[in-house]
This record gives sequence, structure tokens and C-alpha cells, in this order.
Amino acid sequence: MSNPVYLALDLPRLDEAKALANRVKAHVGGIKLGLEFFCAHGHHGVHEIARIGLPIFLDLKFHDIPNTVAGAMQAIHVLEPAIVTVHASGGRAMMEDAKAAAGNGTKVVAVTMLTSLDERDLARTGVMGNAHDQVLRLAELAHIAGLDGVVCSGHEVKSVHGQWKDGFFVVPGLRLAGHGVGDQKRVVTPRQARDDGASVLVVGRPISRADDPVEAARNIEATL
Ligand SMILES: O=c1ccn([C@@H]2O[C@H](COP(=O)(O)O)[C@@H](O)[C@H]2O)c(=O)[nH]1
Repeated sequence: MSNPVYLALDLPRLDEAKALANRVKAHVGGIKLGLEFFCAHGHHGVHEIARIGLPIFLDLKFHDIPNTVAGAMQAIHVLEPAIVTVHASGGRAMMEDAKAAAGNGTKVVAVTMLTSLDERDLARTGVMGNAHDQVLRLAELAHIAGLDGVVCSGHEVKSVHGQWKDGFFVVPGLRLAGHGVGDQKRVVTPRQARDDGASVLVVGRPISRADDPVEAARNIEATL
């Protein structure tokens, strides 16, 4: 089985990002490039990281009107990402158009509820009810819109998997027991997320900020 861990390369400097990816590449299955990286380094940066030879996950979390998101999807075709994210709260039409505009080899997955949010945060945005129900509701919408899967926390992935058997599930917010969570609020261990049905495990700071990133990546791999 291939390694489900994608390293989140949330680093401001391209040379440091490349060096880290090269150091840990034997212990991860892919590289996730997000807003921080893409805003700083754009297509050039993605090409540079892609030279390492691992699948690229562009976590750009598109959220706009359907026409604009479809245009953005077309603009990143050339980068041949394995995975791209949009926000499920952008609505069904936006997700349908995003999927239609994506390349054949690209999985389009919808962010349901960010792992940095809890139910109090949800209530402040005007959404009443619990995180679990909100994630399941948005996952159902993403499924109806024809997406490949969703991003959710490890708290919900088992239920989402239960209602969407062949879905593709990306789980961030992963920490080994006893490690600091930082800004994440809905957190589980990588092993728990995998056992509950995650297809991809996103790990950033537990590797990138570790004293020894290679050892950290190896330790996570060993728990799976
Ligand atoms: O709900 C979400 C969606 C995306 N992310 C991204 O995953 C990584 C997690 O980084 P850590 O350092 O392991 O906390 C980061 O790039 C986020 O943008 C998420 O955390 N939660």
C-alpha cells in the first residue's frame, strides 16, 4: 500500500521548502502546497517542487462564483495536480463547474469544516448544530455535485466514509499523542484517521517544525 501521508509544505522560502521535501521524500507519499506557498511562488514554485517526483496536492481552497472557480481550475491544469480543494460552502453549482473544469487526472475534493474550527466557531458564523452534522451535510452536497471526496477532520471521517463508500477523504489536523495542537481544534492521530477511512493524511508542522524532520516523518510512517 502506498504511503498516505502528504507533507504540508507551509514554508515561506522556496529553497527551504525544496530542501525539506527532498529530505523527507522517502517517508511521505506526496506533497501538499497551500495558499502560503502558492501566493509566494506560484506556478514556478509548483514546478520546482514537482521535480522531486511525488504527487502534488494543490490545497488552494477555491471559494467564489462558479465561473471564477472554473477559470482558476483551468489556469492550474498545466500543473497537473493530483488533488485540488474547493470549499463545499461555495455551493453545488460551483463544485459542479470546478469538477468539469479540472483535468482528468485531478481529484477535486471539498473542504467541509476547517479542522481549526469547533462548534462555538460554527455558531458564530450563524450555523447552529454540531460539527459532525455540518460535515455530513456538506459531504452529501459535494457527493451530489460529483466531486471525488471531501476534506474533514478525523472526528468525522468514519461517518463520512459510511455514507460515501467510494469517496476520497483527506484528513488534516493530525498529531501524535502528547504533541501540541497549535491552531487546530479537531485533532486525531494519523493512525486513528487512517483506520477510520482517510485516503490521505495531511501532516505539516509535526514534520516541518520538528528538530529532526526525517525522524518525525519516519515515526509517523511507523505508526501506520
Ligand atoms: O480543514 C483543514 C483544511 C486544510 N488544512 C491544511 O492542512 C495543513 C495542516 O498543517 P499542520 O501544520 O499539520 O496543522 C495546513 O496546510 C492547512 O492549511 C487544515 O489544517 N485543515
